[in-house]
Amino acid sequence: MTDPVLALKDVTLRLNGNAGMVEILHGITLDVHKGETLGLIGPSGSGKSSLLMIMGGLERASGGSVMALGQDLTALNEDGLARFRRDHMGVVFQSFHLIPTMTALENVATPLELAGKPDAFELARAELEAVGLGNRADHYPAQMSGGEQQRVALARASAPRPKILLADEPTGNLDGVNGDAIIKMLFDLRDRHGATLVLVTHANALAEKCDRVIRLTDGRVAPDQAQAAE
Ligand SMILES: Nc1ncnc2c1ncn2[C@@H]1O[C@H](COP(=O)(O)OP(=O)(O)OP(=O)(O)O)[C@@H](O)[C@H]1O
Repeated sequence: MTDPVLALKDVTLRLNGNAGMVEILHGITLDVHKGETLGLIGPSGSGKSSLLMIMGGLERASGGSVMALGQDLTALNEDGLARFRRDHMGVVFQSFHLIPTMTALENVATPLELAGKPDAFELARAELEAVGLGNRADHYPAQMSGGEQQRVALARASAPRPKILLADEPTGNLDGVNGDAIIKMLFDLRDRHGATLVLVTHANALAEKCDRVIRLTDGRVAPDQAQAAE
């Protein structure tokens, strides 16, 4: 088998909470291969978002190693991590993180411009149309519903055709029809561009489509799945 696109070994995460230091992730070992779609499921507070943030280099592991496309993320500084994400990753957060002073079109076009695409705005418009938001291109985030903002965030993350797409509850705020459109877009990214997807989800419709599903409980891969994770 080819080298994994993402390889986590004994990853721990400790954060300072109100009650002092808490260990959020306790030794996660997990490989994700090229073109694979991995679903992360588990109860609220089990560490799914934290794990996704570590995979995206947005949170630093307290211990263990995190390799992405052969690069040791723990060895990169903040600039290096930002460059790595720009060149290889799309990340969709639970809270979308759209830039409030930019329209939907500008939000989606920005990473394309940063990637040096001369036709950034045309590509961005096509991507917004793909998520059913062609008619909202000139709207600002505050003028859009939660589900619409979520679709803009997904369009922005997928427009540069990243090798890795990490998404936290990508269908979380959407009804059936819009959720199906997002699922189609995510899987097109895999089928047509070979992207590797890691999706945190509570939605059965999405989890069922994943090649593999890993369940977290209390910051650990559930014991019956630990073998499958490697
Ligand atoms: N910055 C932080 N400081 C301290 N504790 C944190 C911090 N961020 C998250 N936690 C704790 O880490 C645990 C895991 O949180 P995380 O958001 O990863 O869970 P989750 O499985 O994604 O939950 P949900 O499904 O509710 O989004 C929770 O107990 C949470 O309270």
